Amino acid sequence: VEPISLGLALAGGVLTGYISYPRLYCLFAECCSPKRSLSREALQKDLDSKLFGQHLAKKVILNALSGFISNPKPKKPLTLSLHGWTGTGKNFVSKIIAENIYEGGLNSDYVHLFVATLHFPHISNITLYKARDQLQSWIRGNVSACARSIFIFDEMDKMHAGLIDAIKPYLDYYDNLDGVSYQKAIFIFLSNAGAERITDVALDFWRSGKQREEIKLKDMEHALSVSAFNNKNSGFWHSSLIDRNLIDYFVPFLPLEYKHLKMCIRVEMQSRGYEVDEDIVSRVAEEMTFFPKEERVFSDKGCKTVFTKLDYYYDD
Ligand SMILES: Nc1ncnc2c1ncn2[C@@H]1O[C@H](COP(=O)(O)OP(=O)(O)OP(=O)(O)O)[C@@H](O)[C@H]1O
Repeated sequence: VEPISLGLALAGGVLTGYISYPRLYCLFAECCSPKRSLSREALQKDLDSKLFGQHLAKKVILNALSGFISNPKPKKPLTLSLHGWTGTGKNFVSKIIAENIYEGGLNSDYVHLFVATLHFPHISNITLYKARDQLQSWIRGNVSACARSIFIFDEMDKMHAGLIDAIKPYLDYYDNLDGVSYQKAIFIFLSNAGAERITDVALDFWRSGKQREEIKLKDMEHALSVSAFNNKNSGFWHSSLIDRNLIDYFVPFLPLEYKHLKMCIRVEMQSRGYEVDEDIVSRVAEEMTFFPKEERVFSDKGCKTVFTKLDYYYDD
């Protein structure tokens, strides 16, 4: 089923149920409550125990989310832009955020994932108008059903400029648009834009013998401001969202090192019900490729493919 029509159908169903029998309904199904809260401690615990090597992302996400959710009257929706190398945890952290707000996490009726290259792979001038319209009514329908809706836009750097333009009004400081208020919604944008610059900073720290944890947000400011968006793919994104200050937080994801891969492998072993075997952990981690070529500091694919490599050792 096409996600946009599915979203709208669900939105309608939820709305009816919610209005007709609010209390009873919420006993049996997940509910969208305007007072939807978030436990800062639980989120912190989750981030600390599950997300490896991302001290900057942890800090920004924790503060941004807990501040936003505890604000009864936000002036605009929360917009987080997550940047970094492949396999460093951007999708993973979006899942953690969703789970901390809605029990169903990514499967919740109030959490919506949009992947431009999947949902609208080929857009011509003729189909753009229709796609824009669909995207806008999808957002409107879902926020009408639940003010605290979460939208995750993956592969933002590959998204058609016309579609980015279409979501802009919803990210802005409007009390309402056509009777719907978007101020409690959460938009999370994921991309690899800026990954090279983030990596350069991390590599500089490594080369000068400093701890990765010493990297401060301000060290990343430049990486995430000008150069990150100075490539032709994300140029429009830059001018339309960033110049207009529609993004509240830029969240850098650092490239992962050998020791982080080992942490990912251990977690996967445990989740498959195996005892952690340090010999296998090291062998799987060593099979990964690292860059730069001479120093071999960062994993090419982050933690992304370690799991399939693990299959080889448990294929009985
Ligand atoms: N920093 C991390 N800490 C713990 N696990 C991680 C981390 N990064 C990645 N992983 C693991 O690797 C998997 C793949 O990572 P994820 O999909 O989040 O990468 P991504 O940054 O979104 O990559 P891409 O840019 O290619 O979409 C996750 O589901 C998670 O299991």
